[in-house]
Amino acid sequence: MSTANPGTEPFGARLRRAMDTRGPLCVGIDPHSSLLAAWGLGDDVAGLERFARTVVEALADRVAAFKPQSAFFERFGSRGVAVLERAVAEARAAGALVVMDAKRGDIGSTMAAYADAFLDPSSPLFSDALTVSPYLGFGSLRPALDRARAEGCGLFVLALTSNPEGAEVQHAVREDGRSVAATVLAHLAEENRGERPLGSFGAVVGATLGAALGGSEESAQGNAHGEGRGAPPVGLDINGPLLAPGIGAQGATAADLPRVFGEAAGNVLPSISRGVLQHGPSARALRDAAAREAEQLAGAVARHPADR
Ligand SMILES: O=c1ccn([C@@H]2O[C@H](COP(=O)(O)O)[C@@H](O)[C@H]2O)c(=O)[nH]1
Repeated sequence: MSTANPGTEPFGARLRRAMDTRGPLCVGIDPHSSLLAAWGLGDDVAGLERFARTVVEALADRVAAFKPQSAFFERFGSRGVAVLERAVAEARAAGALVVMDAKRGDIGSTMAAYADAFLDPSSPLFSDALTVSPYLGFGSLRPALDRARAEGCGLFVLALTSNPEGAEVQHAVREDGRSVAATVLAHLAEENRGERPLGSFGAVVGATLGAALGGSEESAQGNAHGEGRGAPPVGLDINGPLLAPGIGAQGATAADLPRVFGEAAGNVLPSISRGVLQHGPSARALRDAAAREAEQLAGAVARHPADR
């Protein structure tokens, strides 16, 4: 049962509709200095603004979500954050959901301040969802979970990240025999219990993980990148969205998704940054690239008719 403010549709329901009507693609807004240069822009605030605005204007009417990477805006200080604020507002006004990738995580009282920053509708950085880190303990996220629920927002909690270094923490096995990542996922399943059509509390699970999740024979070998070797099986049936970075520049492809996500593939929100952004600055080329990715993803993460 949702406790969102009356009139505020939960994030999970809004995301489900966006993925069903627009397709599941999330495009990351990551203004790397190398991309600014490739687009013929300066590595400065004006270049940042032009980059972000071009991406939003080209794609806001067709992608399910944007995932701005806060770090690339923060590196320009307050003026960069002001560009981020405008990009978020413009994207939301144009009909796209915004998942702020800021990966916040701290003690509970500080998490409440992060919730004020990103999940309070009166904040200039208000976003539909926020990425958070559970590695100060899942319970430390409680203020953000409560605020998100109250405001119809979502969280994406780091569970199995796309980078190979994540395994030493996330695959660590607890005294009860469960991995750290499996514990995070179990908490999320609890938060999403009973929510329809989809809970609002998602996990970040890298598309690069290959066979790491299934506990199949393949997991003894790890994936093509050597990741996931010997990882314990992990349940992705959290009744919530699975934000999947790693396609494109990090080596994963749409074809990896069914193998990584199995029966949970219908809840996957694949996020691609450089793989789309490298086609700019032409709006048409950005749209064409997003359309190509979306077509491949649609087949890879098609929902089973019984889940609709
Ligand atoms: O496990 C994670 C969590 C977040 N990310 C972020 O996603 C994008 C990936 O960019 P690409 O250019 O598509 O590789 C970037 O913002 C990361 O910080 C991730 O890659 N893996």
